[in-house]
Amino acid sequence: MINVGVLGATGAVGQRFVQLLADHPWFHLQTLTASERSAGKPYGNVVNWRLDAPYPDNVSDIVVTPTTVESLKDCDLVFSALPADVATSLEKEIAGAGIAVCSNARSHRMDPDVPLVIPEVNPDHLGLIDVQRDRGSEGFIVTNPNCSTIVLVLALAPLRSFEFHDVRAATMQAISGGGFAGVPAMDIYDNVVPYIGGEEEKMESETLKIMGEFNGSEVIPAPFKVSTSCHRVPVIDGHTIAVWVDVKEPVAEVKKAYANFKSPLSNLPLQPEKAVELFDQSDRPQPRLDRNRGRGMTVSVGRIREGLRFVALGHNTIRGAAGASVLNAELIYSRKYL
Ligand SMILES: NC(=O)C1=CN([C@@H]2O[C@H](COP(=O)(O)OP(=O)(O)OC[C@H]3O[C@@H](n4cnc5c(N)ncnc54)[C@H](OP(=O)(O)O)[C@@H]3O)[C@@H](O)[C@H]2O)C=CC1
Ligand SMILES: N[C@@H](CC(=O)OP(=O)(O)O)C(=O)O
Repeated sequence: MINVGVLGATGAVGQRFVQLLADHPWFHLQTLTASERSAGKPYGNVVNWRLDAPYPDNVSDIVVTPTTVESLKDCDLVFSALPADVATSLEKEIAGAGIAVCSNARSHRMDPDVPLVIPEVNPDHLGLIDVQRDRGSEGFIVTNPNCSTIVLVLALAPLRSFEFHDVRAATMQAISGGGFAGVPAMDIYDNVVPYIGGEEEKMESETLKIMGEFNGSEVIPAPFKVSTSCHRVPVIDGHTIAVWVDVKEPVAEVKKAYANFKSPLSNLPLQPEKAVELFDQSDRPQPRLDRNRGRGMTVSVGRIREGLRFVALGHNTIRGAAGASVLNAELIYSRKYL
């Protein structure tokens, strides 16, 4: 078993990590960290469990530690669900101390030597771990993309064999994306907020890095354009995205590409049976009905129409956050980087 810790274990994403790791076949969850506010107390006493999944009792007695390198000395690998301003220097320090970091925070996603990985799309980008290790420390940082980016890229992955140059996307993002304290009820109830700070820029740049080519030392960004508009809607979990792509092939060919899309992964505990599931019903996918497919790891695609136009949906705190990081760690372990 690999000894693991969760940084920011009491937050919206941190709780998802705890849910996914409490009973993991490869990873032993032994350290939970949070802010000084929570440190020193048993997790069961400080966590306000707010997930639609049962609370895992076996973690209650773990005493929450402050988020310092010293408190992680028994971990081989940590999952970071820290606020980005805290993650920026701390994740580097932790990797420098020889510990593997799978981060969900945005801080290092676009660093040239940090892999930004979706296991079904660009597993080869993990080669950047060797580039980081060439600097001397066994530790490294691997990141997963922004939650909306993950849904968009998985929905584009089956189209890779077609030519396209122009991707446009409009998101309808769940309020859990803003964290537990993130979006006031007065802002979101009976409302749509047509702005999520930094989200459009992240979707537009991260997509090109993930779908870019790794040449052994760096990633050359993909040669198409992405233009997005991001909106917060009154949904608890699940980001929905309307997508337009200038694919010229007929709809029937495109549907075939979705139906035949195969994940390159095998035997990873969290990998879903289908990374991308295609719907034929005219009113799907929908967040309440479809976000938990594949234990929250499947991206659903439907309403494929000429143009090419379609709708994609994924669970933002599972496939878009904690689940993405855990799947990355499973891939890292299976490829013997740990
Ligand atoms: N929610 C989502 O869908 C997604 C979130 N992310 C990213 O994941 C990260 C976490 O987001 P989220 O879970 O929503 O945030 P929350 O605000 O819900 O949780 C933040 C966590 O970090 C801890 N924390 C806060 N300040 C400090 C500090 N100074 N030192 C150490 N720990 C601290 C908190 O502990 P305490 O309880 O003690 O305050 C809590 O455990 C962010 O970087 C976010 O951008 C990424 C993709 C999707
Ligand atoms: N911005 C996302 C969540 C998030 O924190 O994204 P990032 O990890 O890219 O900062 C949302 O609001 O739904």
